[in-house]
Amino acid sequence: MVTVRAPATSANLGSGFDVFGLALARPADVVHVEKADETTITVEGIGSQYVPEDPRKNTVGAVAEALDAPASITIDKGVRPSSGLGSSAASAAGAAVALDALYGRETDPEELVRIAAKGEAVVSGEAHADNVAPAILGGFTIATPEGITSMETSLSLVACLPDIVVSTRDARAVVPSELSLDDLVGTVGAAATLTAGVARNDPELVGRGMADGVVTPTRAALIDGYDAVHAAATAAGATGVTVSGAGPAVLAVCQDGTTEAVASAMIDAFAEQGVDSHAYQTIVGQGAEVFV
Ligand SMILES: Nc1ncnc2c1ncn2[C@@H]1O[C@H](COP(=O)(O)OP(=O)(O)O)[C@@H](O)[C@H]1O
Ligand SMILES: N[C@@H](CCOP(=O)(O)O)C(=O)O
Repeated sequence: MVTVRAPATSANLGSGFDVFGLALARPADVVHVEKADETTITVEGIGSQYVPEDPRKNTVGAVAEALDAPASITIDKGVRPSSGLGSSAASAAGAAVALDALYGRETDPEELVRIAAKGEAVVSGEAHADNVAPAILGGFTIATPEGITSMETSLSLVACLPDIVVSTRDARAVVPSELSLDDLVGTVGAAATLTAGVARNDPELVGRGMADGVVTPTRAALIDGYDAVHAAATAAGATGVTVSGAGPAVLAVCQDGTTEAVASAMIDAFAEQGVDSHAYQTIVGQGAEVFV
């Protein structure tokens, strides 16, 4: 048996829609695999009742098929489904790394990212790699059709998950299909600023580079209390706040030493809107790790 821990991830970071991703040190899924004649899937843990065990409907089924690596797979969900924290991607990435190790394939990690992205197509209709890339490679990743760039970085983060559900498929339907030249210039400037901030471990620059007036406002409208949570996190010391992935989680990049205050400000702001939430105080983490 091979067991892999695969982290939650936060995609987009505002200005990097479908491109940027960050691995979170916690929460994580744990994926166990054993060789079998055909693939079967068992799902346990947080929100497991919402995750199909049919291999044609679960992200890990597509990964096992793409790798031609049939297995008995057990997923222990630590990342709540439909969270905006790359729940489906954590399982897909964990399965890709675990099955590769089980069958002794030693596949290039970038190829494993492409294989795990096929799992994402099962749930969102598109093989976007912005969650599976950091879930496999760790750190900050830039996923483009030409390839994946990954960088280590050190940032303090809060990911606040409200007790509401937003499916990635639904949240993709509200994204505008066109943007103006002014918006393009603004997005390029912000994305470049964010990348410089990541390289320098600079939360101020990263926060400034998370600004986005194109995709984020359309997703924020799906999250009850988003504006109040954004304002409260900023007042408590966050340098940048945005929708995590497709939502409903909200990601805050923080000055070191402020995550406790930011987490409690975000929880209180959601509560004032009548929404329960859980806040993960975390840092940028590693990619999927084999630990048994
Ligand atoms: N292994 C899996 N883990 C989590 N969700 C999965 C998995 N396989 C399929 N799904 C389905 O994917 C959807 C959640 O994925 P998605 O909407 O992208 O949310 P998230 O932002 O948490 O990844 C749910 O409908 C869930 O049933
Ligand atoms: N780029 C995708 C990312 C979805 O992330 P998830 O964590 O919500 O699955 C998008 O924004 O649709």
